[in-house]
Amino acid sequence: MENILEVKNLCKSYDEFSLKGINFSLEPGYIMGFIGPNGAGKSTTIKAIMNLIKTDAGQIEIFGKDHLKYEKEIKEKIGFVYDENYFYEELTLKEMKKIIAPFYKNWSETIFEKYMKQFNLSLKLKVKELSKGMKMKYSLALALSHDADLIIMDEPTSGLDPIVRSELLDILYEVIQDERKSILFSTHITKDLDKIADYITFINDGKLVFSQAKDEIIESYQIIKGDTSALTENIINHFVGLKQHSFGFEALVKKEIIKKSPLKDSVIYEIPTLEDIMVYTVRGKINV
Ligand SMILES: Nc1ncnc2c1ncn2[C@@H]1O[C@H](COP(=O)(O)OP(=O)(O)OP(=O)(O)O)[C@@H](O)[C@H]1O
Repeated sequence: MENILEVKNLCKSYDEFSLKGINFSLEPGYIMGFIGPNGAGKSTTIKAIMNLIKTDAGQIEIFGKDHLKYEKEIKEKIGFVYDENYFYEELTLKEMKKIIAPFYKNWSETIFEKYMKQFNLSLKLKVKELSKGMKMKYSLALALSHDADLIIMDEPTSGLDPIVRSELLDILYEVIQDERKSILFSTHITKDLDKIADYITFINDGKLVFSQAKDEIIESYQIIKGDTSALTENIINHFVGLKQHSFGFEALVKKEIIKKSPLKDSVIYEIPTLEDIMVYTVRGKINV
């Protein structure tokens, strides 16, 4: 199936940071979580996809087309939701909508009204009267009302309470049910992705760590716990990450590695969460 989004060898350098050849792709009908610690390059990648910054190298295709050559046509079909406020504070939601809607050929008043009702948002409210969660819902209602096939969200759940977050995740899940739309969703809150993501793209310090099906990722790692006396330098070298404490050690390892390790029968095994995988990969081997 044709990819909805394909990022190939994306490079962008700032004075103190660079994106180093990022590659990933997303098929229709899926949610991709885009994770990485602060400063990993998530927003920079998203800005490059949205053509908000000039890149140094690489190619981005959206709906199978070059995102620069076909920018106008492509943007008709993208719903972009991000944290920074791009609305006029003094306008009502109805007035703000009137400014945004004409930019889109496929704008549907019926869909907009449906989401405003579902999200419990009154058109009479002023932008400045909205809470963070309400603003996020309003952004999403706008993004969904022009029949976008790719929804790109930069940290949509940050700063939202667990109830609004959970509501938002349910909505996103509902959106992809027609198997035509896809969502790229950057976040630090990996718990949200445990719930709804099909694929995870993980970047760290501008480099791609992996871009893979979530279940495959979880399957390929293992948390192990055991007695520190069993550790040797050679064993530790094969760990992705290690934490030592007074009672023993805890480590993240690749399953294929632990199967061959002398430790294999002497440790306790646990299934890692996405958070474990992210934290151990970024922090590496502490207290070693
Ligand atoms: N316009 C810019 N000029 C110089 N450096 C920049 C610019 N924009 C971003 N950076 C740097 O690029 C790096 C990556 O930033 P980016 O916002 O992409 O990270 P992020 O993964 O989205 O982080 P966070 O989770 O904190 O939002 C940071 O070190 C940041 O300081």
